[in-house]
Amino acid sequence: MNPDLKKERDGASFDPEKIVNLLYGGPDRVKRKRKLESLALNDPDFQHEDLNFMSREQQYETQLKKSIMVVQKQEKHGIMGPEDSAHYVYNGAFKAMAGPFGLHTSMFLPTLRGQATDEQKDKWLKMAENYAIIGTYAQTEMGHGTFLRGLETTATYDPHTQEFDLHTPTPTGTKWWPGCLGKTSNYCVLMAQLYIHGKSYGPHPFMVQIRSLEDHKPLPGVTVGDIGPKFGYAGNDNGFLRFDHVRIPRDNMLMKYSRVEPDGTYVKPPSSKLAYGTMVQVRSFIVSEAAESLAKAVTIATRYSCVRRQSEMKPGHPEPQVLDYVTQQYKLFPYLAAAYAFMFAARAMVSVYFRSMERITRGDITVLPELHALSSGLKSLSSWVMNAGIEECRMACGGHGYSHASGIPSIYAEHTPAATYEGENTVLMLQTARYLMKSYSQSVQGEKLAGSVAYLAGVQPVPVAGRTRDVLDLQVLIEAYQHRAARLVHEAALQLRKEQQAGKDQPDAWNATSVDLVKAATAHSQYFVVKNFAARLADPAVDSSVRAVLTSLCQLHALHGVVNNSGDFLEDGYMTGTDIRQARRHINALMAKLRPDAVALVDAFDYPDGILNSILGRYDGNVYEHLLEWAKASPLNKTDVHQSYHKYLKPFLQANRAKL
Ligand SMILES: CCCCCCCCCCCCCCCC(=O)SCCNC(=O)CCNC(=O)[C@H](O)C(C)(C)COP(=O)(O)OP(=O)(O)OC[C@H]1O[C@@H](n2cnc3c(N)ncnc32)[C@H](O)[C@@H]1OP(=O)(O)O
Ligand SMILES: Cc1cc2nc3c(=O)[nH]c(=O)nc-3n(C[C@H](O)[C@H](O)[C@H](O)COP(=O)(O)OP(=O)(O)OC[C@H]3O[C@@H](n4cnc5c(N)ncnc54)[C@H](O)[C@@H]3O)c2cc1C
Repeated sequence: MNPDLKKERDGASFDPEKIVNLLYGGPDRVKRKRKLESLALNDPDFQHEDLNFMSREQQYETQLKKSIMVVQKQEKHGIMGPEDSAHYVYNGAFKAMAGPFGLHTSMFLPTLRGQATDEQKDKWLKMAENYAIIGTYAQTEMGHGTFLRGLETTATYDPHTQEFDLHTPTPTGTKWWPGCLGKTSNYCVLMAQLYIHGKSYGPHPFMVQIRSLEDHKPLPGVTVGDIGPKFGYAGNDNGFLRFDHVRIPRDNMLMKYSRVEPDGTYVKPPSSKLAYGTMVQVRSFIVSEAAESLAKAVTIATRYSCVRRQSEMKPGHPEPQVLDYVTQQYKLFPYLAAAYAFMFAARAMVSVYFRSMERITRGDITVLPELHALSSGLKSLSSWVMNAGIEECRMACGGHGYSHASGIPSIYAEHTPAATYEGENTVLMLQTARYLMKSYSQSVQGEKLAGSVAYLAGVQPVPVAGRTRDVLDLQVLIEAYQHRAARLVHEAALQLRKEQQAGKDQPDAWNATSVDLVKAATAHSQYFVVKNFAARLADPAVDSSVRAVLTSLCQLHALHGVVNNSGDFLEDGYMTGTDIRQARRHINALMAKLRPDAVALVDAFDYPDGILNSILGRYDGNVYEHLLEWAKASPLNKTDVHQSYHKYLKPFLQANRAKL
């Protein structure tokens, strides 16, 4: 063990195990988590060369082989349910890297479960759950991802044959991006525009076979392939797909909510947005993905910052650990705090999701708008912060952060698209804003608001100027966030009205106000995260040493947000210049307070080395010797003299020498 890391751990003010239990739901669940992780990490069948040293084709093949073994072993070990899978599959076997069955489990199966009738489930779900067929979720097209009503693929009903005719009328109508489509899937849930008797009914989901179950060749009329290399996701065959008048039976439309009768009568769903249910589910889960990815990057950068010594702080003194530079703390600690904040927000989001789904399943769809607004806002906020945080962690590791040996580039490349997939973040924030504007106007009209928007009912009066307040007090901070969100929603609503009064129609007024609207929706989401973090600490079951350190983190998270967005808090005089100055001082003091606990706080995320997959973030801190060992394994080092030397460099050098 590196002595610096040992000292850090010895000096912590709390036992990290207590936080591990808090984060993962108690000792029994922690035990299960560790068992499943180590089962996957120590399985010789899952060992392979570092993916960073492989070509894309090799990565795909390796991940496919592993995916198949994972399925077989899950059955053998009785691993089931999302929590088990997160530990065994997502973190353990795949280290959160994309695999070619990812869309089958994350979207294809949930869509069948959520959108199919009982008869349709009987027909397909068992096959899909048992991997007799592999599917994906084919929605996005080359021309349209965001604007679903603009999708061009058509499903035209023919009452004579009781079939749908699937067709891609244009190049831009080509399905583009669906994961696992390029080479793996033989089925997909296809989102296509439903046409009956020449009338359009909007996007609907259809179950479509695209490849032969005999030889895996595309079925007649289907063109399908891989879209080529991407920023990350090398192990996933994101694909393209086109149809040339492919016919499928009527009952291949997933008809739990809307139906087409044999004669072509369309039966409306209780809400047309129920067809978008899988996206809402995945958005709710992406908050966990963001929290975890950020936590991993912060773990790596924090441990490394205690091992790394650089420069002279005091002349003649030993080089300090770089984490002793306050600027380094300022890079990392706010993201450490954010990772905790989003871990707790993710748990809250998942429970709101399941509670809401229970009601929706019972036919109560009134909860859908709030669920959509909350999941859209939290997915966007958490993935934005994650992306910025991972990049900050990379820079905080200096040059070595840029090497794949750090593990950070892979985390970044694999999780950056969370800001884009499952709904582009700005677009989703505008969806949250739409709900806020609606709620605000209901409240202005005297309706009582409930749930996450109840606070919009009235913007609190601005306190008398000069009032002193303790900005370290979490209640004061929560009120400040609440005030800021309510005010920004109120002002965006006023601005929207002003634009309309100035002669703009609603869409133009909306567009003109959209920067303010995104700001308001972001503030609303941040308020939720801060309030939820503080509420988690109020639980009397939380151990006092844990509460103390997490309270500091919560204060840091909230204060950092205040300082970073100080204009929002100052603009209407709610906070004063003195408050902001105080906040900055408190941040410095909190960082000093948290410094001795930093390593214990990242240890408490409980990522074993096998999952972190990082030389810099090793638990034992033995970074340098392993860095050299890792580099030696690079394919370019297989021989001392690379064959290209004989082909190119040798004749070039010889010719140059001969000229002299
Ligand atoms: C250990 C950790 C493990 C973690 C593990 C994580 C897994 C992590 C790996 C996943 C891997 C994924 C891989 C990527 C998979 C793809 O990316 S799949 C493709 C995803 N695509 C999208 O998300 C498309 C985004 N676009 C949309 O959702 C919609 O078109 C938009 C943007 C919401 C707009 O829709 P629209 O029909 O134009 O609606 P609009 O006119 O704006 O609104 C109409 C009404 O419907 C409402 N509405 C719109 N959508 C909804 C909805 N979904 N629900 C309810 N109401 C809605 C609006 O709020 C509005 O309400 P009102 O104000 O009228 O009351
Ligand atoms: C790794 C990865 C995996 C994916 N997997 C799948 C999959 O399995 N299945 C699938 O169907 N799709 C998948 N997608 C596609 C993904 O869902 C879309 O890319 C995403 O929904 C964004 O849509 P878009 O590409 O059309 O972006 P665009 O909408 O073209 O976004 C471009 C810009 O326009 C802005 N913009 C667009 N509309 C508005 C608006 N109304 N108001 C303000 N600004 C706007 C956006 O904010 C953005 O800045 C995947 C994408 C990636 C990167």
